Amino acid sequence: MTLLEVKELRLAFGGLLAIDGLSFSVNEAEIVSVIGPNGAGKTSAFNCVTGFYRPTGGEIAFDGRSLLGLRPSAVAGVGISRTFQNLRLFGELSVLDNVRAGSHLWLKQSVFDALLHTPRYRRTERECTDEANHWLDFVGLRGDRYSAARNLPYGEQRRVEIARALARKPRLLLLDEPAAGLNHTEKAEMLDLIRRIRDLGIAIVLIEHDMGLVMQVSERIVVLNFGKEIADGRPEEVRRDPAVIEAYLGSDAHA
Ligand SMILES: Nc1ncnc2c1ncn2[C@@H]1O[C@H](COP(=O)(O)OP(=O)(O)OP(=O)(O)O)[C@@H](O)[C@H]1O
Repeated sequence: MTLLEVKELRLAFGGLLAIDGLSFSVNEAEIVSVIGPNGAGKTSAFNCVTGFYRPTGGEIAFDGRSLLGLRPSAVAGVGISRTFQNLRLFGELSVLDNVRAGSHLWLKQSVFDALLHTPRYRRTERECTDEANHWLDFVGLRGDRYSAARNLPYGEQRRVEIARALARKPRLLLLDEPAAGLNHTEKAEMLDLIRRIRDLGIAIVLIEHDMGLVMQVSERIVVLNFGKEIADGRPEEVRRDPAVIEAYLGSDAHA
């Protein structure tokens, strides 16, 4: 079943067309990668889907419902979580509290409960901590979960960000360059983690420059160049597509 449907998406920054007619869909529990040279419009597309940017034209629907005009928090509420190219953890907060912040999205608490520390407040706070610990185990965090997030090595912080996104209980997860800055072993672990997330029934859209990872993990790949979609297909099709080779390597590649 189609979960996310992007149709004829357009986004202009003044005279610059950052996205010029992008259409793609993502099925439930599918891994789709969006690739393209620097500045092709990949992150802008994520920002449109998640309500950070308002598209100039086109349609974005999730589970049959339009997302246009929704604020980022409302988009998260319908079941779409994301991570950011530049990590956005709360550096001073503990690792555990960063992930607990993700669970608060679905907690049913009132200000009244929080102020008076009602039994319901204590129960839901406990659930929230259990959930956070569960997701930190799931992503394979090795570091101390009670220390400030900024003290963790970079690769571990990436895992925390993914744990926080998962704690929101998404049906679709958008990962913006999750392997950037990771070493060889960490990249292999990231590949395994992405597959395990999909095995939970969560669809994934991945922006990634590491072609080895993209080719191994993706069921489908959408290729952007200067805001235009130049290919959409299975990894083995996209790899051989002359327009894709040209976009990445320039016309010299044919020589
Ligand atoms: N807030 C903004 N204001 C103006 N121009 C922007 C803004 N965000 C992105 N752009 C421009 O839109 C184009 C697409 O940028 P975008 O960041 O989406 O590309 P990308 O494919 O994600 O690149 P990268 O792989 O380098 O992250 C670029 O020309 C960029 O300079």
